[in-house]
Amino acid sequence: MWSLLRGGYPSRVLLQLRGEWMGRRGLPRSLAPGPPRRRYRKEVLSALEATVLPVTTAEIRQYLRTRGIPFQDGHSCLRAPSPFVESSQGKDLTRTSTSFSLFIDKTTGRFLCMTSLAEGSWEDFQASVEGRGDGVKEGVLLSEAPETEGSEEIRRIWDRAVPLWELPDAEEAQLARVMFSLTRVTDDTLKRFSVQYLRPARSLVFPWFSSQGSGLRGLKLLGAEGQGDVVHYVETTIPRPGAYHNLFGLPLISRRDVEVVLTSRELDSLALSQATGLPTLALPRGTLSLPPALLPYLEQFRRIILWLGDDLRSWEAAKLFARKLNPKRCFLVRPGDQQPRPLEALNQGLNLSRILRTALPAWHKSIVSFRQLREEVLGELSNVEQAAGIRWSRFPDLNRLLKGHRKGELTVFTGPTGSGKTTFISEYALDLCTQGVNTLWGSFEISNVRLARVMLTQFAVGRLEEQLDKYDEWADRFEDLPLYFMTFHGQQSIRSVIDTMHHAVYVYDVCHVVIDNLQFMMGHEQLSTDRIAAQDYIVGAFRKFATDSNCHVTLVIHPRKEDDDKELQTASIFGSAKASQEADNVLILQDRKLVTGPGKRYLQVSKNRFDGDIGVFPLEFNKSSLTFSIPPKNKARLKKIKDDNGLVVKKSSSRKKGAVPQNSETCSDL
Ligand SMILES: Nc1ncnc2c1ncn2[C@@H]1O[C@H](COP(=O)(O)OP(=O)(O)OP(=O)(O)O)[C@@H](O)[C@H]1O
Repeated sequence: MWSLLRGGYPSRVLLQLRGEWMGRRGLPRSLAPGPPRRRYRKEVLSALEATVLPVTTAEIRQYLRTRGIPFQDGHSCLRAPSPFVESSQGKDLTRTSTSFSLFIDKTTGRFLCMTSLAEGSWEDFQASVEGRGDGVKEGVLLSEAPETEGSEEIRRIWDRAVPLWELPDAEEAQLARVMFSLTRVTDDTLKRFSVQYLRPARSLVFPWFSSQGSGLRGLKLLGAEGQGDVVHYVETTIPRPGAYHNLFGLPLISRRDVEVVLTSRELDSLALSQATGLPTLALPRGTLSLPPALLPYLEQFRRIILWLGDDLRSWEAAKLFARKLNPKRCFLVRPGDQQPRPLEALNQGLNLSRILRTALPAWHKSIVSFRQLREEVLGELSNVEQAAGIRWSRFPDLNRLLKGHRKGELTVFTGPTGSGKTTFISEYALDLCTQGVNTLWGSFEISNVRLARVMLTQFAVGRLEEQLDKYDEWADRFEDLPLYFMTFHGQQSIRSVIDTMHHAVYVYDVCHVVIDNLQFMMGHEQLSTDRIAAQDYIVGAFRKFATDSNCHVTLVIHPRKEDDDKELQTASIFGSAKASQEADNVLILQDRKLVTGPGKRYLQVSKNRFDGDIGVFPLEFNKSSLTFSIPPKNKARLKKIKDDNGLVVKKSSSRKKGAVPQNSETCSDL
């Protein structure tokens, strides 16, 4: 069955696909570097349905004060004496202890004891302090967690891997160095970081050692595939990505280090360490996420420089991670010609220390001058394609109109009842998610199981009922997607939905939220004026969230009742004009008049704030894969519309059937 991710309240309404339901391999429970974690035993499972309000930093502080527990204010965590450690003073938390080994996340209240490795939610901590709960007393821990997933495999691979310089064949060693661009990285550097090479897989092996020296926790294998002149890297982790929380380089960090450089790849950390001698750590999932479970390990640093890569995506990720780490201590290396990623900088003979000195403070005052913005503007101008966002791989027409999927925007999506809105938006979001866009789904109408079934079918592009032997294979791959679901069903308050979204941004670095649909947050207002006011308020709340959290929100809204034979327009969206005014993009799934055959739909982009291109293109529904593919024959399928006066059906010479919008221009390059 679905397994729920634990944590403070909002995480209780979030779930991610997990091995128990989707595949054979269950994920281990441990979440951070170090030996297998022990979990604080509190009635975790029975409390799943409880609706506890999310905790704030002020509340955490207040609670600790009321209980007389001393604490220190850190960057992302509060530090306090741990109730899970026996000391000479016993377990009296009110006494000042030198070992403030308990880290409490300021945003979620989740705790980690660095000494005993106990961890749990804010409620677990309170229960421990108060000694309440069914006989569960403070300091009662679960016994050692089950063995790490694949520990045997980890050991086997590690035993077979050899240091690069010990390869018997010098030519092979040289080839490996060239493939991984390691020609300037010395044996000594590889030795310090314990990097090895697995000959049969032609992969580098990066170990994950526990921070307390109790052995090997996992591995990352990095393979290199040449594609023309470009080398494409393929990563495999054990345990799988959702549980691989290794800060590569941690064993080399001393307790006295106050500065660190964070990179998004192990190879970059090797280059940086060698060139600058500075402490450096590589994030386990690169620019994809910074799991809060790692924050306690970064608390000791007064200055963190993020040098994540050479593209706009890395820059966006750096800004996002800096928020979590506390922007006041963060400095960001801006991607640019003279500032490529660290390994490349080393290979180009650039001065890495000098590049680090150009790092910009992440902290902005609320008022900025153009001087502070000019570099950002230049970055966007010189990376026009990247600034346009992530491109869909399945919907090239959407790329031509919207140019891409950008953070911080609000997309409103509408279409007639039962026309396939959920089915389309599921594929549209899945497409982005497979490209590393961390996605949170709020499906209030259909259950998560049904939605995941639709998505999995779309992912496999075929009916899985008929190939159950392939189920595990697809499910395993699907499980690794950065995809999360809210467990809400039916009517919900906007407040709890937004709280959950904030939590997901913090914990999982979610950058796309899909809400299907807005009507489920409108309460039971009977009067239409109340309903319209409620909708306006909700749309405003989503707009604000998208902007403040730099997260894209796709909002499904039902249309108002229209004549069956009329096309929908922007004005057909239920409610006042607020939704279309606030939205950056308005998408309409059209059927009825434009339908020329069974299953055919059209997608109309009727608002595009990014560059104004609007238009319509056909979608063809494939019932077995539940996907909307684009008819390959229909060359001149995309029409750009110059205004939003609706669509006029007209025969076109290039298209035997279908609609040609008024004032349209055909994209000749199609
Ligand atoms: N183009 C299509 N042609 C035929 N069937 C379709 C098409 N698109 C979706 N369907 C099927 O129609 C059903 C309803 O689809 P879906 O739930 O996506 O519609 P919806 O617009 O979200 O509905 P609602 O208005 O109730 O929210 C599903 O069983 C889906 O597989």
